[in-house]
Amino acid sequence: MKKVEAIVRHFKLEDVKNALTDQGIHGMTVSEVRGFGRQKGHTEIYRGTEYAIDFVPKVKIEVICTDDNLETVVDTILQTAQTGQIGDGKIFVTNLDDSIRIRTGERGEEAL
Ligand SMILES: Nc1ncnc2c1ncn2[C@@H]1O[C@H](COP(=O)(O)OP(=O)(O)OP(=O)(O)O)[C@@H](O)[C@H]1O
Ligand SMILES: [Mg+2]
Repeated sequence: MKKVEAIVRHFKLEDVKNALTDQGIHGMTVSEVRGFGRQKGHTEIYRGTEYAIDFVPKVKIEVICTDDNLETVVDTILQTAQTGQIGDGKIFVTNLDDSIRIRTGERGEEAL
């Protein structure tokens, strides 16, 4: 299993969610995050406001998927979240050891 963490623009969240569910992904976690990339020290537009970058608000989407689904998940996020402008975000992928559905005790891919 893999953990995909995608940090994207807020206005892209709904599109990314819909595209992922269309691909059969039926679980995700979303959180509000703040951070910066390589434009540190410059400015970035967020919801019409120009921020002097220290920490710019973004949304983080976490999806745990099978190894087989990894490229689908990454491609879907990439195609949906990209505007081509600086600040589109990042996707990070890590290996995930286990997953457990608390209600049933199922483990691994059964628990996704
Ligand atoms: N190396 C990193 N480690 C952790 N979080 C990061 C890293 N780079 C970017 N982020 C997170 O991703 C968000 C979006 O980054 P951003 O899209 O600005 O990346 P970038 O590398 O500056 O690319 P771009 O040149 O397209 O802006 C940041 O606000 C931060 O939350
Ligand atoms: Mg940037």
